[in-house]
Amino acid sequence: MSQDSAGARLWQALEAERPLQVAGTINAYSALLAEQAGFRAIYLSGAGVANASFGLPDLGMTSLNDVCEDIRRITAASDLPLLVDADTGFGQAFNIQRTVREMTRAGAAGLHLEDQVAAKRCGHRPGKALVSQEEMADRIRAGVDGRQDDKFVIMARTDAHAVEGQQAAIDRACAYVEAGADMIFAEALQTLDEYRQFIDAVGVPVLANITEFGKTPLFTTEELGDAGVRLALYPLSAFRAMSKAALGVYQTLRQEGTQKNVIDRMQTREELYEVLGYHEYEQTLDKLFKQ
Ligand SMILES: C[C@](O)(C(=O)O)[C@H](CC(=O)O)C(=O)O
Ligand SMILES: [Mg+2]
Repeated sequence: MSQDSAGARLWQALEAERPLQVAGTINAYSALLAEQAGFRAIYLSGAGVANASFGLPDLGMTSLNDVCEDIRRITAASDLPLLVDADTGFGQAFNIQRTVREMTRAGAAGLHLEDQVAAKRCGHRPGKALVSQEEMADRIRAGVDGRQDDKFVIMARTDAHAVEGQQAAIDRACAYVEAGADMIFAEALQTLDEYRQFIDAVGVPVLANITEFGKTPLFTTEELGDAGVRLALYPLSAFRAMSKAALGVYQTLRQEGTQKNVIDRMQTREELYEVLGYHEYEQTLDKLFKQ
């Protein structure tokens, strides 16, 4: 593994690919799969922690520790730099500093903080409410001040486009950059031109959240790259697919009393072992316990 910090590795990944595709990985095994598919950076979604680890909706019900546990598991399994959804930061200024430090210690490469009120909602749902621009700028300042590795990425997410409109969202993003944000997460935009306007105004890398069944069209990397977007995020794509596949297998087992008709949808034992490096572990065992 490289000696560079996780944050430094995220900045390197950003240089290596335009836009940098960031794959949502709900757990350690998913991170290994994303690595196998060639991703250079991965993401721990707040919705992913709530939905997949706790069976809860994405409504600000999980804690800092809940997220850190998933960060630790993922970063123990994969060296890919991990960007983490820190929601609204889990409290006020000192809590946000703890969030930055604890997530760094858990192995994260960076996090994003959003300008919603603590009783947050999914960025692509109605009914969002925001804190003032000043309060969010304070959140960013607190996070930046609490950071011990200046390569650790502090990204500001603004949910304002859907609530206050495009210009207010851009003004907020500029204020967050002024407060020290390294990158901007422009949530729930609807056109490439809207991304261009953000990019022209903020002067730091901008992330596009290409989440399915939301407000943002499924723009391709080519379209996003041409517009100047630097990071393309797919927070829950694999989770949605694995959930549908799993439900199909459970239903088939119940209805047909056998898995024979869905076996071709399954990863084989050999494929699983390949992802895990199982045979190397076994060889180590054989070496350690020679008779
Ligand atoms: C990116 C996001 O914050 C997440 O938690 O993954 C969600 C994604 C989603 O609900 O599709 C969001 O955009 O709010
Ligand atoms: Mg989220």
